[in-house]
Amino acid sequence: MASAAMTTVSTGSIASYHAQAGLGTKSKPLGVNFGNKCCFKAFSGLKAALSINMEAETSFLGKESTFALQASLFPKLGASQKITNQLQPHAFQKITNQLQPHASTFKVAILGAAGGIGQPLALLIKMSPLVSALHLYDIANVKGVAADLSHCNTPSQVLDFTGPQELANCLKGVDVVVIPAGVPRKPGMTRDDLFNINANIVKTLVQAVADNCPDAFIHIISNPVNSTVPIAAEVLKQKGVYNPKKLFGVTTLDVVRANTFVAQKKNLKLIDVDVPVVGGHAGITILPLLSKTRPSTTFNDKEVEELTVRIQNAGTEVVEAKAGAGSATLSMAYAAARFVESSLRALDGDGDVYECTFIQSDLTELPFFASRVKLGKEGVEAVLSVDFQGLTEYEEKALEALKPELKASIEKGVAFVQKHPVASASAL
Ligand SMILES: NC(=O)c1ccc[n+]([C@@H]2O[C@H](COP(=O)([O-])OP(=O)(O)OC[C@H]3O[C@@H](n4cnc5c(N)ncnc54)[C@H](O)[C@@H]3O)[C@@H](O)[C@H]2O)c1
Ligand SMILES: O=C(O)C[C@H](O)C(=O)O
Repeated sequence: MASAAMTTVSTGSIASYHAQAGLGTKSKPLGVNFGNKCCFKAFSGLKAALSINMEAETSFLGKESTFALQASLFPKLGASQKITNQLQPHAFQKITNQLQPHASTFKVAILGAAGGIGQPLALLIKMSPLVSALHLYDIANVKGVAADLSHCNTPSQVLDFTGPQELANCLKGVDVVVIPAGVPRKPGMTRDDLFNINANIVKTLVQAVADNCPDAFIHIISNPVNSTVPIAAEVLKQKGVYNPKKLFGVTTLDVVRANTFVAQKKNLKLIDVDVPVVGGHAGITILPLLSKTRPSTTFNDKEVEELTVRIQNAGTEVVEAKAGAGSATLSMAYAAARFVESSLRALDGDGDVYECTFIQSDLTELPFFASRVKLGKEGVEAVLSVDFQGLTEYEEKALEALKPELKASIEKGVAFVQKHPVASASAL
């Protein structure tokens, strides 16, 4: 069994974290200056298209990821070489002709790939130059999704897998498994109302992950995340392959929402805004730490209250607007794709990857807690405690208030697997 030890980075090391990583507000200096545009030769493949120009500011990858990707796509560029938007096409062509596509690529599986989240998520992952194979699994309707997606002229190979008999093959050799399988909310429901159906779906799928790709990063999207992540942990423990550094509850959508709403409210440039969101992923357990917003921003009490409540209820806002047709799918796919891309960059050796995520944690007295972490090749490299220093009175109170609900949800997940234990691999 892998070691459960994880570093919680304290104030001392945070000083260097600030200096090196810029906490997500500034791209790290890679010595490659593309201005706002980035050019991914790997995406294009068309003779006529010298490159696909993407506004870094509108890319789901964000500025940091974009620059990191540029560096990995164009590794031969030295620190002194600058490519700017002023480059003449023929000059750029000359440079790109000498460059190779990225050397390390990864296999990603999506379980629940034919669903509302699964389909747009598959499309976004298909666009990543870091992916060589995309395995799409569902209990139905996944063949068509894969056929459709496979016509996109991006490098990864798309394979479809239908039903439990094909699940093992889907998972073999995979580096990252993303799980959005399960039922979504309808108006009037809480995420916990999904427990009875989704607990078993997650349990079954994670059993297969344990048997077929126990070293993969596991991204849990299925709700209630506050319980499904502890369920996954318990299954992996019972299978003897639990590595807490590689099991993640995807809470990226809370950060994406917080960044959007704060930028709108304070009239800030979207790409610059970064709000850590901690705790869990349901109602009051979602705690945006607005006092830690970057760039440093002041909020009056009314703004703090309004923004916090909006971020906590944003999922319900979408559920009500969809009026029975499901919950957030597009923004979730966008957020999940960002988390996948961050994981792949970490696996690829980028030493500068930070995300908020719900993980096993000793930051608080609760066994699982969402916070900002540093990702590396082996998963969570460090849990960052700096965001918890100097909280406002409002945040301190909200942090204490969320603990009983989060604790109960975690315990419910653990109890579920203890009551319905998994069969060990040797017993199968
Ligand atoms: N973590 C988050 O921030 C977040 C955000 C949005 C939605 N969600 C959750 O994600 C889940 C999926 O939402 P959706 O809108 O995509 O739902 P959906 O119903 O559109 O899609 C779910 C998919 O899962 C598949 N599925 C069901 N049982 C399965 C099984 N045993 N194995 C494999 N696939 C199976 C279904 O066939 C379907 O294609 C829900 O639980 C929802 O609450 C989480
Ligand atoms: O709200 C939901 O049920 C889905 C998801 O958790 C969300 O935050 O949008």
